[in-house]
Amino acid sequence: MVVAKIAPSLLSSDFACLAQECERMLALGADYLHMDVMDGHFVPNLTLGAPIIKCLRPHTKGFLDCHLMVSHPEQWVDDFASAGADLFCFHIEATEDAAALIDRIHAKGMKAGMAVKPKTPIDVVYPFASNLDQVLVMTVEPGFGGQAFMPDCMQKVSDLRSKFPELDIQVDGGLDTENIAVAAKAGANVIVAGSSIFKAKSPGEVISLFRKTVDEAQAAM
Ligand SMILES: O=C(CO)[C@@H](O)[C@H](O)COP(=O)(O)O
Ligand SMILES: [Fe+2]
Repeated sequence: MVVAKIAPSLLSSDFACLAQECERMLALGADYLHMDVMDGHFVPNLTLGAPIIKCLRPHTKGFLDCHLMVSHPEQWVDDFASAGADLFCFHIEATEDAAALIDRIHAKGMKAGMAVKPKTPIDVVYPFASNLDQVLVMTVEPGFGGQAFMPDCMQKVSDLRSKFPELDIQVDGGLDTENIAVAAKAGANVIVAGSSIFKAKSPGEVISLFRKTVDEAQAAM
């Protein structure tokens, strides 16, 4: 059985006060701080890179869950490691040698995650799963916050969960208080959410509801 980990996506935060936004989320019960790294090439949007992670690191002890939506992720392993990233999650679609990349991430002292876009079949991760700390099943096309959750991706989550009961399975994109139950029942335990947390009247209650829903679904499995 795996436990719930709730990861607010700082993409929906006020970047002008990123450190305070991170601390606010941790105080409200967040487990991870999800940092969306976009290069304007792998995805049609541009956000932040290792220099921002490096500036942020002294201001928070939070777990920096870095989701790299970039071409050639190999290029950034050293920079993210020295910046203080805790987890380096790359897209399988962006690399030619995932096994070597996972080894390099681990050798640099970070946890390794592999992300799959909605149209990528989940079996591509199976050969690597035992060497991964987390698999991210995207539930929107990567690139922007605020998109609608794609329920079709849930079959991939349940297939992955039935093969790997102890794996941290992350879902990312459009998660909210309406669809969390579907994601939890499919077997997701690491929940990324930007809009639904940051736009909520009571973000702490949303975080608590996500955790309760995931932990109850896990207990029932
Ligand atoms: O990776 C991405 C988008 O590509 C996400 O992490 C989003 O930032 C999540 O935001 P919401 O869909 O929850 O608003
Ligand atoms: Fe993300």
